[in-house]
Amino acid sequence: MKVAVLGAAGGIGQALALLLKTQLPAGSELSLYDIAPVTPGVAVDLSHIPTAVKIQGFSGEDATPALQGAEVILISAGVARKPGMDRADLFNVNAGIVRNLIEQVAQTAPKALIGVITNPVNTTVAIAAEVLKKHGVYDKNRLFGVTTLDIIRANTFVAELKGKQPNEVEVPVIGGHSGVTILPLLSQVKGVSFSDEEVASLTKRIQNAGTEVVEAKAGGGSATLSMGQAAARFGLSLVRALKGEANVVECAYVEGDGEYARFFSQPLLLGKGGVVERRPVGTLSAFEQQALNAMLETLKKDIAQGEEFVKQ
Ligand SMILES: NC(=O)c1ccc[n+]([C@@H]2O[C@H](COP(=O)([O-])OP(=O)(O)OC[C@H]3O[C@@H](n4cnc5c(N)ncnc54)[C@H](O)[C@@H]3O)[C@@H](O)[C@H]2O)c1
Ligand SMILES: O=C(O)C[C@H](O)C(=O)O
Repeated sequence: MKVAVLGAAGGIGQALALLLKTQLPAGSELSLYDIAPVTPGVAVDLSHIPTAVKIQGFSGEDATPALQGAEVILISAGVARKPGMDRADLFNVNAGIVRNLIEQVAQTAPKALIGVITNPVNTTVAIAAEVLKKHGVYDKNRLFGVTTLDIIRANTFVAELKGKQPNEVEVPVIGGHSGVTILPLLSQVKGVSFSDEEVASLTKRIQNAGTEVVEAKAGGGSATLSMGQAAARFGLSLVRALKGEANVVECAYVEGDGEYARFFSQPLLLGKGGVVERRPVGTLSAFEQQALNAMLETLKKDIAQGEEFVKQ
């Protein structure tokens, strides 16, 4: 099993590469790519960790050597937010980066499962889908926007508030990955209940948690370490599903039946071909239903921006 990380020299990329080097199953290959010349050195550094995971690093304009034979590709290449910026402000730079990398994926590893981390995820996933379509290799079961950070944050915050062990809590988070489009389904968390005030403040904190990190880092970037953990969790779930493990379920942002928007994050059963089943979002509270209705205009606009970008 070969896993490629694109953007591997960055804050997320290096954390993710470390976690994959130590957690991928024995016999896996890990391929690191970044435009930055340090990338082969990152691979050499990680290669000294004694695990049975072979690692190689590539840099420069051409990602294809890293993509040859990759079955899982995780993309975090691109710029990150600074205080005062919105994720949408990253579009001008990151749209082109994602388009260029996905073109190379389409040509070199068209059957891979692709996880897009690069922001704005609501839009970059639409760009990736349209580029793959142009190349005649789009499979909506194989392309994911990685929203796992919203889930692990929600688990942490709920566990803190309710005195639970974080690993006992699993909060489904649906919608997209920015502001009001992030919707934690607190009414579905087993074994805990919340007051209306708690639901309102927790929801807001989960929606703004990215900004909380951006402001705390004071111009030094956005979430990298927690995102490395989240991307490792998601990437390892893809690997387990590809290897035939049953009942691997993750929320991620994928093209679905369009009930809410063309792309929507919801619980997914994963298997050898990627998404095996899109699970329903379940019964929502009145608060959640209202928040879902209210996010759709923003989400659809974000998606349309990505679609238009590729058409131009
Ligand atoms: N999906 C999420 O939940 C989530 C969470 C955190 C951050 N992000 C996003 O992930 C992205 C990366 O964040 P980061 O903190 O790792 O940033 P970073 O600046 O630390 O790293 C980005 C890396 O991308 C590389 N890069 C830039 N252009 C490239 C290209 N054309 N080809 C290959 N590599 C290229 C850079 O050299 C750098 O090493 C940002 O867009 C950020 O907003 C998403
Ligand atoms: O907030 C950001 O810009 C990065 C990321 O999307 C996050 O949620 O931390």
